Parts: sequence; structure tokens; C-alpha cells
Amino acid sequence: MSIDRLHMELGERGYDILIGSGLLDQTGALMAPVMRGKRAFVVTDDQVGPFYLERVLTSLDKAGISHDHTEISHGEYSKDFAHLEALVDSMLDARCERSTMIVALGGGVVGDLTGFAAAILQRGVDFVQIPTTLLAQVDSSVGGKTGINTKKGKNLVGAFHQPRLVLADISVLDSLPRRQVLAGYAEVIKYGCIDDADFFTWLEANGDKVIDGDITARRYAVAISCRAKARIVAADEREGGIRALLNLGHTFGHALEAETGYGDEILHGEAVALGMIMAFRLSARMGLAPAADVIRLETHLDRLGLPVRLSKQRHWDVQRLVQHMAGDKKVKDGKITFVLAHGIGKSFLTPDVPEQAVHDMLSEFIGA
Ligand SMILES: NC(=O)c1ccc[n+]([C@@H]2O[C@H](COP(=O)([O-])OP(=O)(O)OC[C@H]3O[C@@H](n4cnc5c(N)ncnc54)[C@H](O)[C@@H]3O)[C@@H](O)[C@H]2O)c1
Ligand SMILES: O=C(O)C(=O)C[C@@H](O)[C@H](O)[C@H](O)COP(=O)(O)O
Ligand SMILES: [Zn+2]
Repeated sequence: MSIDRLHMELGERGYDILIGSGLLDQTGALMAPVMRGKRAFVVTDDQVGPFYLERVLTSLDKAGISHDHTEISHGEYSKDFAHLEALVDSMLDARCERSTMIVALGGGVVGDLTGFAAAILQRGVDFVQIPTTLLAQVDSSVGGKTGINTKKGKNLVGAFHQPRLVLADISVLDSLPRRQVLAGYAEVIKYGCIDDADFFTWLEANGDKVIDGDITARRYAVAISCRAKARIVAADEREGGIRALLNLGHTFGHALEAETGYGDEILHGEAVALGMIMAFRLSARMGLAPAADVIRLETHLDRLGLPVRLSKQRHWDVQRLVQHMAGDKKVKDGKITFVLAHGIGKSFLTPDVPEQAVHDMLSEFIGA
């Protein structure tokens, strides 16, 4: 079985991103070289655990790594202070030491929460990401952003804490519900929109294969996405500049997630899909992007089954969305830095966006 090996070029914080099928059964052997000791603490959720925990624990046994584990409740609700406290307590109860390797086995929720717990436990212990959703394999497991949501907004408390290794086993995506695959696909198409028009074109031709489970197409999409993310993060680890391009669609998307209470109504990836459409519509409204590219993006997302309009079941309020956006981490001196685009594959950052243009775009989108 072949493994694609990418490297996150961050000097002493650098690490490999391994992509392949069946990696789960080699977890212990693949982790051992980056471990400081012979103990691991595995965190998963109550939907991933029944599928994959036993295989990971068996591979740790085979590699002579002793282990404890815990399961959190699945879903975005778990990314909060209460679950963080409970998770850190369970690590302390298990007498995790500074040399214990923390393992995040799950989607972005498990990865973000566990990574943050690892960042603060005993002032920082090592962790490994084993992403089990498409979203986590192409995005959240790579780059070291960890954290939780608070009442004031999305991911507002957290730490940059890079994993020691990422193991992306493509075959685990076979058990992922279609809605979750589609949500992850939004972050895949994001890389095409940011600076890779050729990838966008490839996705227009092959996106349905990625969604429907073609292993070669999935592996290619994960590898290209991780390569893009690793390149951007290596250039700007702590988001002083170009890393913010990875936030395309997120200023609007996070506002939708906050407004809907971080539940099942809008998943993160779905919010990003809608947010990217809003970013492109705003760009076109400001005369920066061709309308044809907005249509191209909407048509592609719509054809694959992602939401491209806001639900009519809910009353959306422009002012409330703008208030959520005001808490964005890209706000500087009271002004939001937006990720806009001159077209597909031509995204850029700018604080120069008239408030009226944002209001008009949001009003139009809510009414659409
Ligand atoms: N740190 C980052 O850079 C970064 C990047 C993107 C997103 N995120 C965060 O990631 C989170 C979203 O992650 P997500 O989309 O993976 O959601 P998730 O972690 O909630 O997983 C989605 C659902 O799928 C289930 N699941 C996971 N893997 C499965 C599998 N293989 N088979 C069957 N079911 C499975 C989970 O139990 C969960 O119910 C958000 O909180 C978002 O903010 C972080
Ligand atoms: O890694 C990044 O940088 C990203 O922005 C990736 C995003 O897909 C991800 O959702 C991230 O968690 C958003 O970061 P935030 O700083 O806006 O909370
Ligand atoms: Zn995201």
C-alpha cells in the first residue's frame, strides 16, 4: 500500500502529513518515531469511536505503546469550555505525562478541541491528528489552529499548536454520511477559489467522483488540498498576512454558524460554501470580479448538492449578521479585513470594503 508523504515546512515544529488507505492499522508504527515516550491518550467521539477506535488501539498495542482513551459527544456543541474542562480532567485523571502523545481521532471538532487541550495540558504536550472527515483531512488537521467556540463567537479561544504528525486514512471516509462529505468538499473547492484555478477546473470535472467515494479522486483532492494548506501555513504560520486567505468565506460563514447556534442547522462546511458565494457576490458587486465567476462557483456547488441559498425557514437579519462579523479575528482597528476575489483562483485581502456594499449584498442574498 503506497503512502503519499507531504511535509509541513516549519523547522523544529515541522511534521509529515501521510495520506493513504488503511493507515489506521499502522498508527502505532507510524507514530512511534515522533513520540517522546511509550504512552498515548486517544480522544475520539461517540460516532467515530465505534467504527475506528479498536483498530487504532490494536495498532498501538502492536507497537508496544500503552494507552488510555476517552469519547466526547459528537458535534459542534462539544467545542466549548465545558467540554474542554472535562477533556483536560480526563487526561489528568489518566495521569497523562508531558511525554504522553495525545491522539485526536475524528473530525474537526475532535481535532480542534483535543489540539487545544494538548496545547494547555501541562503547558503543552505533543499530539497527533488522525482526521476522519473529508473536512478534517483537507483542512482542520493541518496547520495547528486549535480552539473552541464561546458565546461571543466562533473559535475565539484557542492556540496555535502544531501536531507532530497527521495520518489521513482515505478509506475511513467510506462511513462518512453524504452531508458531511459535501460539507468537507466546500473546504476543498476553497483551495481552487483561493489561488488554484486549475484545481477548480479539475473539481468541476471530478467533484462528483470525490463526493461519491472514488478512492483515487479522493486521494488526489486530499493531497492537493493539504499541499496548498501546508504551503500557505509554512509561509505565515500565525496568520500575520496571507494565511488569512484560508479564511475565504469564513467571515460570512462564521456569522451564519453563530446565528444558528453552532448546531446541525448549518454545518461549518455548509456555512463556508454559503460564505464563499457571499464573498464572490460582494466582489462582483464592487466591480472586482466577473459575474460569470460567481455563477460558475454557485453552479458547481449547487450541482453537487451544497446549499447555495439561505433557508427560508428562518428569519435572517442583516444587522445581526453584521454584528457577528464584527467579532471576526481579522478585525483590525475596528475594520474587518475581507477575503475577496478578482475571480476563481484570484483571492486577495482587503480592509477597503464599503459598509453599504456589505449591507446591500447581504440584503440581496437573504432575499434571494
Ligand atoms: N483548525 C482548523 O484549521 C479548522 C479548519 C476547518 C474547520 N475547522 C473546524 O472543524 C469543525 C468541523 O469539522 P468536521 O466537519 O469534521 O465536523 P465534525 O468533527 O463534527 O464531524 C462531523 C460528523 O461526522 C462524524 N464522523 C466523523 N468521521 C466519521 C467517519 N469516518 N464515519 C462516520 N462518521 C464520522 C462525527 O462524529 C460528526 O458527527 C468546525 O468546528 C470547524 O470550525 C477547523
Ligand atoms: O487554517 C486556517 O487558517 C483557516 O482559516 C482554515 C479554516 O478553514 C478554519 O475554519 C479555521 O478554523 C478558521 O479559523 P478562524 O481563525 O477564522 O477561526
Ligand atoms: Zn473552515
